[in-house]
Amino acid sequence: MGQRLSGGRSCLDVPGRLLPQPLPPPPPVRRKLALLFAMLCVWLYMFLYSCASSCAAAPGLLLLGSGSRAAHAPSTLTATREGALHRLSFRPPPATPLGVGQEVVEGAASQEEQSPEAPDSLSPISSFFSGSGSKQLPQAIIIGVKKGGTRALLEFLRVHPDVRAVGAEPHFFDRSYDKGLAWYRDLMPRTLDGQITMEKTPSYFVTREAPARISAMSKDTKLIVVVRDPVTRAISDYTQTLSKRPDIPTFESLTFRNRTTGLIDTSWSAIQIGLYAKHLEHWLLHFPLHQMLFVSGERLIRDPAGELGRVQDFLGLKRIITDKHFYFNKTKGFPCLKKAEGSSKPHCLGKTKGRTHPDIDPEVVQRLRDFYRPFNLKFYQMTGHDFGWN
Ligand SMILES: Nc1ncnc2c1ncn2[C@@H]1O[C@H](COP(=O)(O)OS(=O)(=O)O)[C@@H](OP(=O)(O)O)[C@H]1O
Repeated sequence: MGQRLSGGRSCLDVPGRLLPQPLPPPPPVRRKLALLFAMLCVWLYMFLYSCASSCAAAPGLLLLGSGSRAAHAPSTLTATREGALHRLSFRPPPATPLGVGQEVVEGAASQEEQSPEAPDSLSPISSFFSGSGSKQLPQAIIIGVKKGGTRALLEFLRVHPDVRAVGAEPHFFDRSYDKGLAWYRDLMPRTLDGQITMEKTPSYFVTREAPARISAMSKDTKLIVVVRDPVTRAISDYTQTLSKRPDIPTFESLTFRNRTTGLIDTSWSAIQIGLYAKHLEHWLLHFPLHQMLFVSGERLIRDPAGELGRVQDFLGLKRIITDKHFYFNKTKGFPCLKKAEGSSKPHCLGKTKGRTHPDIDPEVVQRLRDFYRPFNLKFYQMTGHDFGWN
């Protein structure tokens, strides 16, 4: 009684008394299985951990992972960044793209197609190791313009070690403002001291409420606008819609309200977005010009390192991204990265970027050039930069 059982008897032979027994050493197969199981658990943990942050930025997955916590966070929030208190206890009206009337085709605030470069491109392992730091509201935002080259700029900037950015477009200031700043911040990647948090949503530039809303978050927010010849921008916009809905009317017929009189349909978003001077007026009511940087979409293709140099200076970053980072991919017809962020492989943007445009009647193109000329000149005056579109 009370002493250990020896010989062939097991502890179960003693009713009511279960005595601790040293476990026999596991046979090699069981040991290996246990090791395999432990490794599987670690891998699963790392995978779920990284998914919790990267899935939050993916629209449609917002109710999973960390995004769900934010979605249920109270809409009244105290944001700590730069000591600013933001109280958002109201339900704002839906945001309106500036002056965009009845949409014949895809609207101004349409979402970028989710090409492979759009989601947070960190691998599970690298997100696991970047789990330190904290989520901050963005200090810099690429606010436009749609089809200007915004994805290329963000992907190039992400190569910089001091830039962390959301992959997908958050559309917070136009579509999800009522979710509150806590929700928005939760979409952001973690940053360490000295790193800049960024996002890009090109529809902000044409959203009436966006300037005031961004200024309410922080009036120090740096704004980047990638602009492109409004005529090619319109054709690019149309090409994107055509790729999804091949049955839409021709570009030529959508351009005119009345083809005989040559009256341009400025309510068509593809045309409306290109009135840069008009949109800029709204931003200048809330932000000084020096807080905005205008990147040439054309130069971003011709000389990406040159344009990235300007952007790094504007953001107060060391010029780390140089021409050593790029090569021209002849098949793609565009500059690509020699190494993408978190990878050692060359990386071009996906096939939704750099599409072949349909041939447009040259007379219509000329009519559009004439139409945009005064607006372009006004835009050059306002920004102090001649983009050479005429
Ligand atoms: N390096 C590189 N690779 C591929 N594409 C490039 C690049 N730099 C700029 N561009 C131009 O970017 C245009 C798409 O612009 P956005 O990324 O702003 O489009 S979107 O609004 O986010 O849908 C896209 O327009 P399209 O050529 O009409 O497809 C490209 O011309």
